[in-house]
Amino acid sequence: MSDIQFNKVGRVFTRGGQANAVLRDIDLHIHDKQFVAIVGPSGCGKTTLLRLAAGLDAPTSGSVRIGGEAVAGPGPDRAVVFQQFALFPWKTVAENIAFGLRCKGMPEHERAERVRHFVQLMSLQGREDAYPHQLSGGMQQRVAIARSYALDPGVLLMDEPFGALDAQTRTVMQEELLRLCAIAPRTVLFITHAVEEAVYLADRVIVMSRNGGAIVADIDVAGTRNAESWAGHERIEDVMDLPSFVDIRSRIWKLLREQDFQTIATE
Ligand SMILES: Nc1ncnc2c1ncn2[C@@H]1O[C@H](COP(=O)(O)OP(=O)(O)OP(=O)(O)O)[C@@H](O)[C@H]1O
Repeated sequence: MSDIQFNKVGRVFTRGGQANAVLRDIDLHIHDKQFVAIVGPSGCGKTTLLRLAAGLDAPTSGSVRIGGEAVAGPGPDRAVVFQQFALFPWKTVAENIAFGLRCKGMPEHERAERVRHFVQLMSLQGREDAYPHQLSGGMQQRVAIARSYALDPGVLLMDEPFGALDAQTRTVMQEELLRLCAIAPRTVLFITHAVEEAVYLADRVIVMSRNGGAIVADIDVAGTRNAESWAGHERIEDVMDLPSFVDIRSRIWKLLREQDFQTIATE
């Protein structure tokens, strides 16, 4: 079981003697193998929430649990994929994917087999010996995702993973991630600014508020995706044209826009 539980989580940052409550009383349960996307205005605390699940930061109040265990630091049960691909520039594609497996002490033949499997799954064949600087941004992010998946973590934490990619590459990567998650489901916490991306990928979209880092909406997408057979459409643009998709996207947009108006009204 790799569910993520945020129980009454608060995070206050203090700078220059001033306390800034970034997250307040966040209650969120992400079920095992559920794909949850978080959207919200810039600075609302999305990355802070992800860092707490990753064990890179600790809450000021409340608790974060993965599979029922309190998070006390980073662990092999969680993989993090950031916007910047964070590959080792001096290692090849295959070596980058194998790195964590080697650290885990996996025997070489098993490691080679695992690398081969993920190279194929992420369409990186023929690039095994290339160095990161010889690859496009999209390919580098494929390597980063393959490296995370190869470790077989229960939880994938993705912070704007496609934010640095051009629009076309981003679309291909979204389709690839959806395909990968269908083949090998994981519990995913995915942060994005792009509402369409969230609705296309996630089972559930959480909308956060601009002020005080609270949850303003928890929107079920999986129910509509299944009922309206989105998976029957091969291309992302066909899914995005469906009235059921447009309806969810518009609801989320309205929630985000309302917050903009509230902010302007209180400024
Ligand atoms: N280590 C820190 N010390 C002080 N303040 C911090 C720290 N980390 C984050 N913050 C503040 O917390 C707030 C939320 O930051 P966070 O990066 O979580 O927001 P975000 O929603 O991910 O933003 P964006 O969408 O722009 O990436 C910001 O005001 C930020 O300046």
